[in-house]
Amino acid sequence: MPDSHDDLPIPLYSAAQVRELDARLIAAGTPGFELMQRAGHAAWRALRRRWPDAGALTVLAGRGNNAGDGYLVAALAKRAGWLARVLAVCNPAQLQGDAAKACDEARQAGVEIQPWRECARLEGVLVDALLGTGLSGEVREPYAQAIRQLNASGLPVMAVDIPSGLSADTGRALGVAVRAELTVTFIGLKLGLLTGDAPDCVGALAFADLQADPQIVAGLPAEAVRLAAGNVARLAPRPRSAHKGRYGHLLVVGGDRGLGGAALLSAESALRSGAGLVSLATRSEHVPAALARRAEVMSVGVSSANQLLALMERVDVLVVGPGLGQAAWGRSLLSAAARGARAQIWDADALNLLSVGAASVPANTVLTPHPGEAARLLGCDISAVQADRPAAVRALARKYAAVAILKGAGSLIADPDGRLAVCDHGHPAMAGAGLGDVLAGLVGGLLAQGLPPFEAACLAVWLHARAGERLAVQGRGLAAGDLFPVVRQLLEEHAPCLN
Ligand SMILES: NC(=O)C1=CN([C@@H]2O[C@H](COP(=O)(O)OP(=O)(O)OC[C@H]3O[C@@H](n4cnc5c(N)ncnc54)[C@H](O)[C@@H]3O)[C@@H](O)[C@H]2O)[C@@H](O)CC1
Ligand SMILES: Nc1ncnc2c1ncn2[C@@H]1O[C@H](COP(=O)(O)OP(=O)(O)O)[C@@H](O)[C@H]1O
Ligand SMILES: [K+]
Repeated sequence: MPDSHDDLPIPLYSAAQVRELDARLIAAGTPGFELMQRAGHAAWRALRRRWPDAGALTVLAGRGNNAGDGYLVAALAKRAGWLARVLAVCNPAQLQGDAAKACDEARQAGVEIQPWRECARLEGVLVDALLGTGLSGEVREPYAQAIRQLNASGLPVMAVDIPSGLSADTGRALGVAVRAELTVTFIGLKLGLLTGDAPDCVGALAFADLQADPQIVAGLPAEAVRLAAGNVARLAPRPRSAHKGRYGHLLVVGGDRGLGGAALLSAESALRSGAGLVSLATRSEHVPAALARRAEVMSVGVSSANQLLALMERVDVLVVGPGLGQAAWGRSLLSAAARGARAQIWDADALNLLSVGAASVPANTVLTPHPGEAARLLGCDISAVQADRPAAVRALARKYAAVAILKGAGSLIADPDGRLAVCDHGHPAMAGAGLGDVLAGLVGGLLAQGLPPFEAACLAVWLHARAGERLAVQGRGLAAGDLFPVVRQLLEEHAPCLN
């Protein structure tokens, strides 16, 4: 997703919260129809900015206030001399309240309003005003068919407020959802615009506050926050007298036979994020290769839990799991690690072993599952995790009393205290092996330098995703290790080492 998301607001709301915001604004003196007119104007401005020469639009309208916004866009377009048609999925005679008023306004402007049919002709820019935040349950017919027709048309689509069919709470397509090129959303940014199926449906995202009183908006606590440069933690600058002992000693535990690279990627990632000292406890046979690749990492062969316990005496932070395997070697190292009163990151096979009850999670741990690992931890299907990613990551944080990162497009970070953050950066070029190992090492490196678990997790996810985006301009074939210099550069841009 593009860097331009940086001009979007930080607080993220559920559908119920946005409804509450609407109600508070109306109660404070702005009539609902006035808000709808502002929404119509904002959507029309955004449409014209993106497709200035289109000259024609077709609005697909439903029956709620989202349809009302759409009727007003049609009226504005018609008055500006465009060809403007509305295809009404719901008989306009059944519209009520503000939506009915908006429909009248479109009629008065001379907009052609026709009932939608499966064979209806679509032309110009398509405006999706079928379903908004009032969506409940799976999309029903004939809405589902209208959405499929819209998606198959090959024409540019602008979604009003939210792509129809997408849940504003979870980002899940409820059966089917519009795939828009542009979404203009109003009053409050919805959490469901940033995770789940949203990255494939929302397109470019624009926000219009509809001149809502900022005090009224700020009076409603948000469901989550969007990670941005302004709200992720910063590492403090280093004094000139700095020495490595102040920036933590991190130990990576992993790399069973055939899996040595994962642990090394995590170790290198921690080193490159500025950890003072980095050690690696791995299979003896991986030590020569590890030393050859990164002489700075203190790589040690371990074959028993006691050897690991001895190493743990000297370290502050553990990253456990990359390439750990699930055999006896990995199991015994994980249970030794779990006994250490150290801040820890549990990734990959540490999570798989956790899901079968092979160990319990110590205090101050960050769990970094992808959806498959999350499903095993929660004892459900991957589809259930993806159906409600915010609920899944919150459930993990609660279940294990640990900070949890649910990876994948629209990564989420939950703290057991209730905080929830979403990262809308990242790129599909990051869908490749080893990217998760780099993330685990990065969280560890930031923890080692003194950030608390939730703050370290948020900063790491944000840096990792931004780095992936920067590298993805070169397309596919991103190697996980390519991230190191870019993460380093981004970290320096965000929080310079020297004042
Ligand atoms: N004052 C306000 O409340 C404002 C609302 N605005 C717009 O209003 C929208 C919310 O309006 P509404 O609450 O009327 O909700 P919608 O416009 O989403 O419409 C809800 C209606 O859609 C139908 N529906 C719901 N779930 C369905 C399903 N699964 N399958 C098929 N049909 C389904 C039902 O008839 C339901 O009554 C926002 O998204 C935004 O576009 C804007 O105009 C700004 C101001
Ligand atoms: N399509 C995508 N968009 C954004 N980020 C992605 C995407 N695909 C993968 N990533 C990120 O890349 C990392 C992959 O981690 P993971 O699946 O654990 O890989 P591995 O186990 O091979 O290291 C995660 O941080 C994930 O969020
Ligand atoms: K919509």
